[in-house]
Amino acid sequence: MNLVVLVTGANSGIGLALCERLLSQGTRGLQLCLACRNMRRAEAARSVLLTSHPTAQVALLHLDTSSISSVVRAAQEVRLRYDRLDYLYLNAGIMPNPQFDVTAFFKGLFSSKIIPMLATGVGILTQKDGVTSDGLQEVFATNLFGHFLLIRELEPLLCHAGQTSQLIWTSSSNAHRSAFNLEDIQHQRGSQPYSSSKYASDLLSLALNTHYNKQGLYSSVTCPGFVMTSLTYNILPSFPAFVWTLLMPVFWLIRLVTNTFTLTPQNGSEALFWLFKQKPESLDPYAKYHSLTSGLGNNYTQPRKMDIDLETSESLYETLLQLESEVRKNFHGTSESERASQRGGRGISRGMDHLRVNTERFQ
Ligand SMILES: NC(=O)C1=CN([C@@H]2O[C@H](COP(=O)(O)OP(=O)(O)OC[C@H]3O[C@@H](n4cnc5c(N)ncnc54)[C@H](OP(=O)(O)O)[C@@H]3O)[C@@H](O)[C@H]2O)C=CC1
Ligand SMILES: CC(C)=CCC[C@@H](C)[C@H]1CC[C@H]2C3=C(CC[C@]12C)[C@@]1(C)CCC(=O)C[C@@H]1CC3
Repeated sequence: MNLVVLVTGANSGIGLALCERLLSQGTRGLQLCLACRNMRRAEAARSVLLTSHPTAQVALLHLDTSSISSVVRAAQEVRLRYDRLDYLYLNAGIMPNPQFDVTAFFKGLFSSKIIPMLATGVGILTQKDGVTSDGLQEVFATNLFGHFLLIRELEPLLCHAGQTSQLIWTSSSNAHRSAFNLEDIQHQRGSQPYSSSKYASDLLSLALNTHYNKQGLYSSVTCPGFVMTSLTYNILPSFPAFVWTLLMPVFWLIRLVTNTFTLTPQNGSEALFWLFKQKPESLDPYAKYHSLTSGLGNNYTQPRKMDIDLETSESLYETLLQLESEVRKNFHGTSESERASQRGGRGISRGMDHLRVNTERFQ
């Protein structure tokens, strides 16, 4: 069987580590597609993978999940290239302009909340979000909506009679109900867009199971734990690389009390890889599958119930469908010359200006 696996944000961190593991386990005929926004980094990632697996089939796809036109074009390309899609890893993610609350961190260290704080980062992190050229909030567009649109565009490959396909989200322990608001799904008015987008992905995964299981499509949510990647280095940018290295023994000690300090991308990809080997019908739609690493450095996957409910997940799904239909109307309403100039990388904001206006009421 020629399994087709597509991973978004595959050129670094957890996504790249997952690709390495998928190739290492030696599934014959595996076709891996790295979907990345930066083709230079994507080429570099492919070279790394091919160095250790010279005969592997590794394709590249240009995909910027924050851009509607890029998602639509990438999906078109996937439909041309493949006649099936067995696994879609929705992994690309950003946490822009993170602000680390040092006072809250030190207060937390000397309180009873120390373990949950270290495991989730809740209460010590905020972000400053931006707006995409399509007029959407950047974190929402990148982490959630671009992926939602991709799934919808790839429906013909994902929903095939007689075979199952899996959607696997890289969510986070930072996902928190209190950061999410159904009236403001893009988190325009708050300071925790990252947490909101990850909580939204937990809700969306449940809704996707409700609507697509009958068609053989299953969705699951993972949490990689706390992993040292460019995303986390960016949280304390004033720390030079050697300070992080000096902190490693501290982190290993912390791992003795919270197994969520997975630290390496390889450890963090544990649950994503574990799900690859599971029968999707056996998975719990209310569970988040956590990558965990014990004090002795052993990796394992553990399901934990998510704080989500069917009613909220359905409401989010309906709102996303409305936004999708608005976005499609505007995208197809764009003239061919405007779309051509978007393809050339120029005039995106001009071509999508009317969309910005129309999406305002969804923000
Ligand atoms: N590190 C951690 O502790 C945790 C991470 N996560 C999640 O894991 C996922 C992977 O992050 P991680 O490996 O840590 O960090 P990295 O920054 O190493 O990886 C993020 C990947 O997403 C890509 N990406 C970002 N924006 C876009 C976009 N608009 N279109 C396409 N690709 C994009 C990046 O590409 P580029 O190289 O071009 O920037 C990169 O390949 C994210 O969803 C993150 O939220 C969850 C919990 C904990
Ligand atoms: C000693 C010292 C300087 C510790 C630093 C601790 C914090 C920087 C980390 C403690 C828990 C971490 C964490 C994340 C970021 C870094 C911490 C706050 C995430 C929020 C990163 C993104 C996620 O999706 C979840 C992570 C949870 C834990």
